[in-house]
Amino acid sequence: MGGGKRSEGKQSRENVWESKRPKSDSHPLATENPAFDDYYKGIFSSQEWDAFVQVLRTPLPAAFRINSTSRFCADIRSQLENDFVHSLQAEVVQEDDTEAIMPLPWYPENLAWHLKFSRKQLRKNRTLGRFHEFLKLENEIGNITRQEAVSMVPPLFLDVHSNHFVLDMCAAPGSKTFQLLEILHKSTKVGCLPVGMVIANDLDIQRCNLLIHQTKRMCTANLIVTNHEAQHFPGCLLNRNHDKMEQDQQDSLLFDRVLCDVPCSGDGTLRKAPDLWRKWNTGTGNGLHNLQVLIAMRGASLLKVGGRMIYSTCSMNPIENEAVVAEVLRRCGGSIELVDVSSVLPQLIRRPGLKRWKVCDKGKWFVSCNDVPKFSRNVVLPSMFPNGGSYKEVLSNCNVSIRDDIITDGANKNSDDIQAAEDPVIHEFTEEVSDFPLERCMRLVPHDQNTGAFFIAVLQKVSTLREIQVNTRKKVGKHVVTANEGNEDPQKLQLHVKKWISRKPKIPAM
Ligand SMILES: C[S@@+](CC[C@H](N)C(=O)[O-])C[C@H]1O[C@@H](n2cnc3c(N)ncnc32)[C@H](O)[C@@H]1O
Repeated sequence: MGGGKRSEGKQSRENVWESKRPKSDSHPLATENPAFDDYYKGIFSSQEWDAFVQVLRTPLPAAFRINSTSRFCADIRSQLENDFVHSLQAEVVQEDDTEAIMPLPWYPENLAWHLKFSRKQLRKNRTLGRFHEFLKLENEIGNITRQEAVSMVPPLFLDVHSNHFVLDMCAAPGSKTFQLLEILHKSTKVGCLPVGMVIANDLDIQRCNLLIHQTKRMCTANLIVTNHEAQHFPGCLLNRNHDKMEQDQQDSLLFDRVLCDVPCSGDGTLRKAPDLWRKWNTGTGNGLHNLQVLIAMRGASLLKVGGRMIYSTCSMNPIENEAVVAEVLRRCGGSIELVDVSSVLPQLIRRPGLKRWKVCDKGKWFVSCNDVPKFSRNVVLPSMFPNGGSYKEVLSNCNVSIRDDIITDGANKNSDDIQAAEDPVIHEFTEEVSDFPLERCMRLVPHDQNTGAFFIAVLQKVSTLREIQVNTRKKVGKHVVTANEGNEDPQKLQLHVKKWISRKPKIPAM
């Protein structure tokens, strides 16, 4: 397991150690954005604001994990603890008394390490050259994996056992898949293969290649890589002779563990991708919210009762985080619960999830979906608000007349619109607070432990899903198939699968 000979690493075509960086250093990237400040000043207090943005403007310290299944694991850890800890400290002129390299206190068995230096400093500083070469080589042959510290957290909360079937829905480039495989193999007796497996899926075929390249560094037979839209991840029958069997004798594949590390705006990675400062706007997070809900819902429907699912993003935006989790809880009607993991990994500094937030679209803030004019409703969805609901429902539940047709951006105004827009605001909407225990979600923020930012929610399925009405349409060849994503009635699920199979025989096998 975990790489071959330690000295035979060749430079690969896709060296994940090298980051995409700007071609020239002559134009330093802007590290401010008024829209970002306006947005996050509502989330971080004024007392901590300066600390927050100051940390965001400093490069992210490099971090890496030792592959726990590598036969060189103990050697490498000992080399770090007994050699590099001292030599790096002595070699590098210290501006302050922080340690040059240290284990992440919350990661089990001193297997994850954090450097005082960024990857750029490592590359540029000659005195760090030997260490940089060591990291590159060990990474190349699978004995270590370079990975942002906070990105290592979600698999630690998934509680994977060696016999588990795990679905990693948005898996590329594969750092968490690698971690999941490690956990799967680690809990197996020496000389035995685990009974469980990981299905690692990603929509992007090129990123799937990267995922394969990454995971090939670990010699495992317990991985399947698939290339689907996660929100339409196909149901799968377990019995090969399904045509001959009665439908009620067929089992569909459900997973013990699901990881939904969804596509997100990624503003938690600002320190390592500073070009995000320039691009940041509220539209990105708002535009991803619905996809994130659909992916998490598909994950929930593919999860076994009693199984655990992690929903995570590298974004700080509540629309991509708490709002998605709240919507999943709402749609699942009690079948999915948020797990309280406050006593797990106590050394990991985390903040509780938010219970209240506002929604912003093009500089305009909304505290409730009652507040949203009609022309913004295709962008600002009810599920983005702490109380969710739907426009129709909300309108019929409250005795207010909402002037949907007020147009404030200057387009298509008629005289009534202009009159309406000039009238004083007739309704003040109060800020909503979610009823769900969203404080059980975890927010990891950059200025708490000098990292990037991450959001993690641990969910458990307590009963089959019943109250979901998420109809999605998928194009298969010339046909549009409507699949009720939440419908877990095995017979109906199998019917859908059969329809799919009969309509398009070349659906990729899982
Ligand atoms: C945050 S990254 C995942 C990082 C990965 N879990 C890791 O730890 O290395 C999100 C991934 O989602 C993929 N993606 C985007 N839309 C998707 C979709 N609809 N279905 C599946 N994957 C999707 C992207 O290609 C990207 O690789």
